[in-house]
Amino acid sequence: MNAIRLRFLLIAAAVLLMSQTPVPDLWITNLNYIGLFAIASLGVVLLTGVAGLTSFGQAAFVGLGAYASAYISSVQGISPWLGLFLGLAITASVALVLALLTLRMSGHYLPLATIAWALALYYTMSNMEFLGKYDGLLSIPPLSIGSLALTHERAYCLVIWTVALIAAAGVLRLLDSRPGRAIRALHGGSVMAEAMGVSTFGYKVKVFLIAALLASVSGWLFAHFQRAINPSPFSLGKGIEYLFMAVLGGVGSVWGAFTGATVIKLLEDQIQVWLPRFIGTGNYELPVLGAIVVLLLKHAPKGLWPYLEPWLPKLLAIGQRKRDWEAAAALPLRDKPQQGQTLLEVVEVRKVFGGLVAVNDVSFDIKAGEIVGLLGPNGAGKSTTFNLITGVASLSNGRVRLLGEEIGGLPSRLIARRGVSRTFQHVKMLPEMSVLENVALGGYLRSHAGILRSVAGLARDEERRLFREAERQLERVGLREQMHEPAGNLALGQARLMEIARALCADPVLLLLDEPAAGLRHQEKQSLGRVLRQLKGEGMSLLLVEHDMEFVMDLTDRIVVMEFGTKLMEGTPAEVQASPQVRAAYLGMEH
Ligand SMILES: Nc1ncnc2c1ncn2[C@@H]1O[C@H](COP(=O)(O)OP(=O)(O)OP(=O)(O)O)[C@@H](O)[C@H]1O
Repeated sequence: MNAIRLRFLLIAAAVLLMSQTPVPDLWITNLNYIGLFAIASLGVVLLTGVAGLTSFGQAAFVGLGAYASAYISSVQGISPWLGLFLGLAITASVALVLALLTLRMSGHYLPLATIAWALALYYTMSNMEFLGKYDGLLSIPPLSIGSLALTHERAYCLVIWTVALIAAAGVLRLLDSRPGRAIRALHGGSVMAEAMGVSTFGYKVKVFLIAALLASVSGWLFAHFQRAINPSPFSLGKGIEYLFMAVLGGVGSVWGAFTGATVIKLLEDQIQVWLPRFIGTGNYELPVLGAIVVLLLKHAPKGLWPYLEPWLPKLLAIGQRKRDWEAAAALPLRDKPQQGQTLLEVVEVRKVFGGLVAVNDVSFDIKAGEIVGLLGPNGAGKSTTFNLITGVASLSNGRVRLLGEEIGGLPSRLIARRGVSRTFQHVKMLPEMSVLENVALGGYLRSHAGILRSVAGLARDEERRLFREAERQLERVGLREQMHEPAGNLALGQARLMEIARALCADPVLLLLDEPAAGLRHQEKQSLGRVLRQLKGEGMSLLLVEHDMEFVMDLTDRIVVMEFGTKLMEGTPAEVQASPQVRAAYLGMEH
């Protein structure tokens, strides 16, 4: 049995044991709250920890799930099970509207927007006459399974923890899948994810909905467990607590949600017991809790789980991914252009930043199978030209065509879909994910599994095919030995090779490398040169943006030299090397 299954089994066994043995009722009550909090903070883990979207509004969605079911079951007499679906439907609708309104915001604006709508939802719930205003709703019926009403908290404990463990298993499966890797890629900003073909906005909306639905389920369980609700557990303060749970537990980790929920619940209880003895009555719990959380995070900035995990017995330690893809079928390849066919046409492209013309009507083309270098001193406009071709920057003027089709002005994910893959001047990767998984992200557009298929475990065959391809590409660049290592452990030269493997995993027709030799040591440059020569031998078409003239000389078929945003000359490496103009521009020599 693998370590993850064993962990689940142990938690389930512990909950079962506690609920069936005569431990004090208070323990069971706490266990129930920990389970409920963990379900909601799993959503925060996904949204904030994994996707990097800070939300203070999780409690408001817990409230929507709780009030929807409480209202129709206590006031309308309808089954709480229908209440669950009503709650999910209302939550999904509200979350979708909020997501569309706020998720395009970035920086501080998004967390501020979540505060705004958390307050708005809280005061709406608190002011609705039919929801009992600040007094809330009473006499909420218990959940029942057949004729068995779950009135006892020990029975309820089993339901809460079954839901919590199913939710955790679902989130774990999601994270270890094609859409999961796309969600994880959101954390590093949108440029890399979009270059892999991921619709970053689409995934932000999906993650936001999943987080809200998890909160809604927690609220539904909460309402029928407490049998009475009022707005206070759904306030902004509670939203901050859910964020505390995820961050303190180990934001980004499913196990962190459980750790955080346990620590915060137990801390809250202890604060409630001890605080009045020191400072009398008063509502000081949240400030004291906040201070403790800050102190804990000062010593454990990644949360508690990463510190606890290494202490687990070996049996529960999660090892490297099982290599089960050897026999998987190869992924289909895209049709490639004939050698010599015009692949990329850059026609009088121009980019203006305010008063600065960064790229001034530059034209060149690339034939299939050719390696073209784009050279120039610092600030010449190479990266901007690169960004215009890859869709990261918008064209002020001009055209870019790939195999005769216009791609200028398309978003980068659509350019990637047509077969243009790229690397980055400053390596962009997911450092905590393995090298293999990082490379598999490059195959995003060659695979199709969505969230539901992945969570249901129906995408395993495709995953195996993807990992087979990722391993093949790592072998191609000489990094197979490192495939199970966290990508963050790689030296710069290896990280650049990993980016090339990731780009190759997309089966491109054109590979664009942005200053691949920058910052590399001599030996690393030699390894990179070897890989690029090998790709050249295989007929790969390449555009190499470089600063280092020596590096590109024996690699390229043709070189385009830029200076001050304009094309200075174009020619073979020998012609470029011999050009006094280029030497003057490049080496600062006299004409
Ligand atoms: N987003 C931006 N806003 C304003 N100016 C910019 C922006 N991006 C680039 N520039 C300017 O455009 C010019 C060309 O920059 P670019 O980064 O394309 O040059 P480069 O040849 O790639 O240089 P390097 O080798 O240093 O990366 C520079 O003067 C730069 O300051």
